[in-house]
Amino acid sequence: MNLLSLSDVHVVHKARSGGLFRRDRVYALTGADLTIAPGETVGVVGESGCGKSTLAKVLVGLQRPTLGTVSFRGENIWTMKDSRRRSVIGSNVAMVFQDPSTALNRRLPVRQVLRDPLDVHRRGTARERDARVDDLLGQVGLPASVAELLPGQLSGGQRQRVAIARALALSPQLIIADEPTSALDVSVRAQILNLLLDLKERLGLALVFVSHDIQTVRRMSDRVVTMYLGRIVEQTPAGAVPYGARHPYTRALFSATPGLLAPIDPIPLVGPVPSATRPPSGCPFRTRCWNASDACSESMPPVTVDGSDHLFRCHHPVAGGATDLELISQAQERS
Ligand SMILES: Nc1ncnc2c1ncn2[C@@H]1O[C@H](COP(=O)(O)OP(=O)(O)OP(=O)(O)O)[C@@H](O)[C@H]1O
Repeated sequence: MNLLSLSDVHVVHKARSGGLFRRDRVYALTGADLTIAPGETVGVVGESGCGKSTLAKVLVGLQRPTLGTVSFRGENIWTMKDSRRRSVIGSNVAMVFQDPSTALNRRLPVRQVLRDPLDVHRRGTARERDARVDDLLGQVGLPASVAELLPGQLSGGQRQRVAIARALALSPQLIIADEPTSALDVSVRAQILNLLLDLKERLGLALVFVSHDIQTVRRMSDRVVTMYLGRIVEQTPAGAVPYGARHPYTRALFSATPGLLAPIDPIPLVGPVPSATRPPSGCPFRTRCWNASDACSESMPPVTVDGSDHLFRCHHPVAGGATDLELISQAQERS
């Protein structure tokens, strides 16, 4: 059975001040369907503002959907009593945030930071909780002496290790990591990614890994989810990245990733990403897509299943295995 599943999940926010009209709505997530199986790693990619963090917050129960269902092991978490949801999600799904400097309480020593979830969920005796803190520090490669330090006395990489240790405290089955290395020095990024991969293997965790860095996502993940303007437009098995992707937007995104494909120009797209307060009708990518037709403005395409693990939503998918040069010339012909 899946650990977590989203079915037709929508998140609509009131626009922050600065919206054109006071009643503007932001369509942060639209019609998201996603399943996370035990032990699998799912990467989430897309441009800034496409809804990656919103999806992550929905998965960890921090954001209640406006519409749709979020289920943990088949049970809708938003029809559970608040206390039960906090207990079920709190002990099975944990989040690692982008910036460990703001994610950790700077006034508490590391021991207390790590004891907090154990205290809240009443795990073991006081002595067992202290032993668990030492064990958690060991699991993330930190010496036991770090327990007596304040987060401000640690380097960025050490702080992120503490944040990961806190996420592990209750032995979750799933960790959601939202850009876990983007606030860190380049020199320690690889260490944190390797730590996550190592923990995942050792503890049999499922991992949702949100990142702008498509190269890293491909290396870390079993499946790569592409988002565009609040929609999940494709789920590509990592082994099929990049040339097996079928959605034109996924191919355009991959073509703009240095080092992922042969070193040629990105596939040219027309115009900017539309506003999330006024997404286009039908397929959200149609205003920039070289393959778009009238059908694309009339309806969001249904999901096409291409092999068991490969899903995409497009009326005019690109041919599997098409080269970038072919797609660039198709896009140039239409522009
Ligand atoms: N609380 C909120 N109120 C209003 N709008 C919001 C809120 N949270 C997110 N948004 C908007 O929802 C959309 C999706 O935001 P989200 O943070 O999920 O995107 P993202 O892909 O994670 O972006 P980034 O990569 O820049 O972090 C954006 O247009 C954003 O401005």
